[in-house]
Amino acid sequence: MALEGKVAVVTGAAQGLGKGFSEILLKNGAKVALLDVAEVAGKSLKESLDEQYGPDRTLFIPCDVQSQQQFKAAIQKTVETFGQLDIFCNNAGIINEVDWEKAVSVNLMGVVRGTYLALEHMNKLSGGQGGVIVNIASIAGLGPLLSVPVYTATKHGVVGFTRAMADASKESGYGIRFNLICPTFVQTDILNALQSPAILGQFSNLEDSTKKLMEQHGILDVSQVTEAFLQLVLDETKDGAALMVLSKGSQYSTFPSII
Ligand SMILES: NC(=O)c1ccc[n+]([C@@H]2O[C@H](COP(=O)([O-])OP(=O)(O)OC[C@H]3O[C@@H](n4cnc5c(N)ncnc54)[C@H](O)[C@@H]3O)[C@@H](O)[C@H]2O)c1
Ligand SMILES: CC[C@@H](O)/C=C/C=C\C[C@@H](O)/C=C/C=C/C=C\[C@@H](O)CCCC(=O)O
Repeated sequence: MALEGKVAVVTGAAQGLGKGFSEILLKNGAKVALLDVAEVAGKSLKESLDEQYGPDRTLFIPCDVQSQQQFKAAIQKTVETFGQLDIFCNNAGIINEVDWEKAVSVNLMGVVRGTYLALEHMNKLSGGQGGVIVNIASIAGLGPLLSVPVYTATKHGVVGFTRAMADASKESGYGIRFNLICPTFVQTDILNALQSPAILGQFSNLEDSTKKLMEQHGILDVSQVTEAFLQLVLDETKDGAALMVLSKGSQYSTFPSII
C-alpha cells in the first residue's frame, strides 16, 4: 500500500508510540487524524507537526476511546475533513491493576469499539474502500508479564480479537487487512506505571522482578517499533500477522494450529 494521499486514524497519538506511528505515516505521505484524551499534549503535537508538514495534513481530535459517542464523532470528522479512511491504528493503552476495569475498558473494549467504528467507513461490503487496521498489543499479549495480570489479559484479548477479525474479513470480503504489533518494553511514559505502587496495587512486590525482565529483554526506542508498524501497513501480503518487536530485531509470531 503506497501512503501518498491515504488517510489514517491513530488513537493515543499525543505522545509515545502513537506519536511515532503518526509521524512515520506523515513522513510517508499520509494524512493523519490524531486522537487522544490528552488535549494539551495533542494540541501541542499538532502545532509542531503543522510547522513540518503544513496545517492540512493532520487533525487533532480530543477523544476518549471509552466513549462510543466521542469515538464515532472523531472518525466521522476525519472522514468529513479528509474524504476517506484507509489506515486505522488502535494504539491507546494504559496499565492499571488497581482500577483494572478501566484497563479492560481502554485496552480491550477501546480496540473493539475502534475496529467496529472503522469498519463502518472502510468495509467494502458497506461502500468503503478497504484498507488496513493495525492493533497495538504487546509481547505481553503472547506471554505473561507477572506484575500486570489484567494488562496481560487485555493484550491477549487484542491478539485473539485481531486474528479472528482477520479471518472474518478474508472470509466475508471486507477488503481490510488486520495486523498486530507486539513490542517488548519501549522507552515511553507507560513504563513508569511498572514502578508505581498506586498502579500495581497487590502486585507491587513484583516491581523488582519486572525490572530484571526489563534488563533481560532490553528497552527499545520508539523508532524501532515504528519501522515494524510501517512494514505491516505497507506489506499487502501481511494479514492476521503478529509482529514481535524485540531487542534482537522483529520476527513474526507463530501460533498453534489446532484445526
Ligand atoms: N511502551 C511499552 O513498553 C509498550 C510495549 C508494548 C506495547 N505498548 C502499547 O503501546 C501503546 C501505546 O503506549 P505508549 O507506550 O506509547 O504509552 P504512553 O503512556 O506514552 O502513551 C499512551 C497514550 O494513550 C493515551 N490514552 C490513554 N488512555 C486513553 C483513552 N482512554 N483514550 C484515548 N487516548 C488515551 C494517552 O493520553 C497517551 O497519549 C499501548 O497500547 C501500550 O500498551 C507499549
Ligand atoms: C508496558 C510493557 C509491556 O507492554 C511489555 C512487556 C514486555 C515483556 C513481558 C514479558 O514478560 C513477556 C514475554 C512474553 C513472551 C511471549 C512469547 C515468546 O514466545 C516470545 C519469544 C521471543 C523470543 O524469541 O525471544
